[in-house]
Amino acid sequence: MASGRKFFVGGNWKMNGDRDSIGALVQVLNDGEFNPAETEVVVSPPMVYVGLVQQSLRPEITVAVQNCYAAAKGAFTGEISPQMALDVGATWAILGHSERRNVFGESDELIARKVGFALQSGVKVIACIGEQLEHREAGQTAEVLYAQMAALFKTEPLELSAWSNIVIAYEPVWAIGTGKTATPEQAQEVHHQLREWLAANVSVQVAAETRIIYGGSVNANNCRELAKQADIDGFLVGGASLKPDFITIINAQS
Ligand SMILES: O=C[C@H](O)COP(=O)(O)O
Repeated sequence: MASGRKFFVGGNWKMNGDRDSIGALVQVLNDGEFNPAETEVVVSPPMVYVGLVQQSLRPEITVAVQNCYAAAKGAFTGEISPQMALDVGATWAILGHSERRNVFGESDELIARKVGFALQSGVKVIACIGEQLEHREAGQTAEVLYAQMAALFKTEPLELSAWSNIVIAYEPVWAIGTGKTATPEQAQEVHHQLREWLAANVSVQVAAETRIIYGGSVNANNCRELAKQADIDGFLVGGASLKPDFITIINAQS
């Protein structure tokens, strides 16, 4: 990547960890070397640990929630709001992750409302999209991703300025947690198509400036080749973000 877009690495801890292991992970992050001027790093603990992590983590690394609802407060048992995320120090939210879509049945429409509301509330968004294996095998990858992009930003049309607070995470579902990474060429092809979609449907400037990151079995061994691709601006990392390998991934482009 050599585009002027700041490299972005997110660690999605999913539903993993306890006070001890999370304390140890924070220590690894606090001791790890990276250049915050070159790379933006965001980690996303399970919600109950967000405050703890935010308080103990070095300030160069920011914190994301893994989900937040499209309302500030109210009778929504089990949910949290963007306002609550901000209140405990989380400034980003991961929305539309494939596990939210496929395990919890979140629709494009619900995800779009959440994205719109989070942005309006001042929470930045890592918006996730990705095709299933059957779509890829049927040659429908671009079509599926374009439909997800259109749906994400249809319900709550965004001001152009809102785009500076969005990172798009392309995560092919077949590559998540499977050890099967997209090849650098496969990922680059899709990232380029997504940038073209942004140019055609939002603006050329937004296409040039928006970070599009890759997720799906990224690890310390494959991150450098992926990071060399022109349209890959970073990663959303699951399993490897729970290990010291995450520091290597943060430094993938340096
Ligand atoms: O949000 C992260 C992705 O789901 C990737 O997870 P993974 O790195 O364990 O494949």
